[in-house]
Amino acid sequence: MPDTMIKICGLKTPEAVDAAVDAGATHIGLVHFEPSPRHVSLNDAAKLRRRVPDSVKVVLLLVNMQPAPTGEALDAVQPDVVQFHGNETPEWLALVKEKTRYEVWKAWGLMNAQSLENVLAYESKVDRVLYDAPAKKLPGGNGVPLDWSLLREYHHRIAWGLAGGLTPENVVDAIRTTHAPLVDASSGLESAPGVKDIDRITAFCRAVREA
Ligand SMILES: O=C(O)c1ccccc1N[C@@H]1O[C@H](COP(=O)(O)O)[C@@H](O)[C@H]1O
Repeated sequence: MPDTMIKICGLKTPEAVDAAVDAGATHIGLVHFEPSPRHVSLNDAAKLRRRVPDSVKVVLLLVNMQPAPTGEALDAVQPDVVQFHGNETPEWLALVKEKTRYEVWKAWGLMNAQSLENVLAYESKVDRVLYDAPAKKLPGGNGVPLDWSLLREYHHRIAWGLAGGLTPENVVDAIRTTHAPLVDASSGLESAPGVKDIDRITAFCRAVREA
């Protein structure tokens, strides 16, 4: 089985970005969503983006943004991937995929077996689905794991990844249960909301490699 890809999300400082890259992250995520404690301005996101070597992909996370500001954000940051983490429609994401050079990911709050079927509306319209726990106060970044058993024997028709409450302590179990090709962690690697803990980033990447 190929190595599990690792996305470390919600990075706000050069130190945290460097730590994720050094620890072996394949993707780093920048959140541009003002209500989030992990929000970065487009200017700061562009600066952080420039620190990242070509071997690591940069994911810009947006939530329910209108088309014009979406274009402005993508032009400013020039990520490799755009992760849509709101109620964006399949039609809108298909248009972004068709008209831009960016990889398009859709976060999906996974509630039950039916919602695994419902996400197929995005098949061929996005490059990857990221399963997260259903939205709470924020649409994501809530540190809540989803029910991994839903994914245990599932035959996936869309490339996918696992998010939601992943930590250095539970990620081995998550990978062994779901066989996720990509794992994504954010709030589980923090000492306070929005403050990444470098040791937890390193421990998370080490745990994924040992799974
Ligand atoms: O991190 C946030 O604040 C956030 C805000 C709005 C949408 C998504 C957000 N985070 C993403 O949610 C998943 C799961 O995060 P967690 O590990 O449970 O904290 C992940 O992709 C985050 O980047």
